[in-house]
Amino acid sequence: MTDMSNVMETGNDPEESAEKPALEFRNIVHAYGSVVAVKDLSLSIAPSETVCLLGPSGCGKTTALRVAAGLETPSTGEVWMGDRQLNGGARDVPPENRHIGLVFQDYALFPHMDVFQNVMFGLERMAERERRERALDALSLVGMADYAETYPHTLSGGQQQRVALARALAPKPAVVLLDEPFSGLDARLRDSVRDKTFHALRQSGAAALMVTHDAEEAMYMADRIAVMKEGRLVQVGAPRELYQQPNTPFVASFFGEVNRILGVVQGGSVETAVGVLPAPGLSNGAPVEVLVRPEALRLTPATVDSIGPGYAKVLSARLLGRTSLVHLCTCKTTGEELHLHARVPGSYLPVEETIQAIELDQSQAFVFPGGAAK
Ligand SMILES: Nc1ncnc2c1ncn2[C@@H]1O[C@H](COP(=O)(O)OP(=O)(O)OP(=O)(O)O)[C@@H](O)[C@H]1O
Repeated sequence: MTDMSNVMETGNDPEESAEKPALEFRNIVHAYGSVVAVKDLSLSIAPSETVCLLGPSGCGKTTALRVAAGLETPSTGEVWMGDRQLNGGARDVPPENRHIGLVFQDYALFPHMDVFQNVMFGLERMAERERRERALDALSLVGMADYAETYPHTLSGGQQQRVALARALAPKPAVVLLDEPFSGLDARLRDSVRDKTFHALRQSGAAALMVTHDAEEAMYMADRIAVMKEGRLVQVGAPRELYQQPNTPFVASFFGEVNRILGVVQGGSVETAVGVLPAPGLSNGAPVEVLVRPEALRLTPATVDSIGPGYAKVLSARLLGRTSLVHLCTCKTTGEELHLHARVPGSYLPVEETIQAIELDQSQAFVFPGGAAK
């Protein structure tokens, strides 16, 4: 388990600006009976910022969101919105008074109300004219104004999701919470709804906290990503930072498939079948695991006719569209066979059984201490 002291919030850190965070978790712990779902969560979301909580199923993402919404009372810790403490001691603010917009994966639209009435629903405390204007503005923001008189059951999943987003944004909340909002949509629809949601959130100026288990989705939507594992934050940062500088094998492998090569440090570096990598700060003889993204392996036809470090035989190559996936067999430094995946531009589809020279892009390879060295 990662020590929380290693977890630093970086990139667009709200602490650095004068503005108060739009939403802040302070040392939140939440247990369901003996299951501790969230363990000492501290996280700030700046005004207008989108943060994605990313992690595998059961790591506590939804629980964190429900705590922010006021649907769960944390065992300990505090939730703040700006200067306003939402829970802790006698100060619990009920969900309906938090001024937070909610979008859940099942959209939860009222079936007996048309789209316009659904969006008007959260605006009761206003004059009728203002309510209508707000609802129409919110529907326009998500591109659904033409469907105002339509009933939810006649809409596609993507359209329903956009109405749910309009309903959440109509009261102009400072914070919107989204729980796997695209999970019920098929891949093509998901891309377009995701894009509309991205732009609608930007335009609304609301801060957003979105839960997802899909790393690419998190990178698409988020200014910062907070990676969770077993109830704890393991790394928080801008998408590029997490992708390029993962702090653990867990984070590195969560952002896509990786080739795993075990090795031993010698003289500040580790020699692998695909090249030599620096291993700063690790002592001689230390076992390491090297994680290499398939995109890090560049291939060119080799002039040699046998495999060995730096060379591999093509077992199979499949065109996947923009890229090709190449299954390779090479030798470890010990002489044992090693199976690797390379992802190369789709224009390059090497012939099976040919030998390829491997060039390693070191920026996509990561050395971590540990792993049983062979
Ligand atoms: N109402 C509940 N009662 C008891 N245990 C619960 C309850 N809700 C969640 N849990 C447990 O708490 C842990 C965290 O669950 P949570 O739903 O927050 O995770 P998650 O990361 O959102 O998962 P998923 O992506 O599958 O929704 C899990 O072990 C889960 O089984």
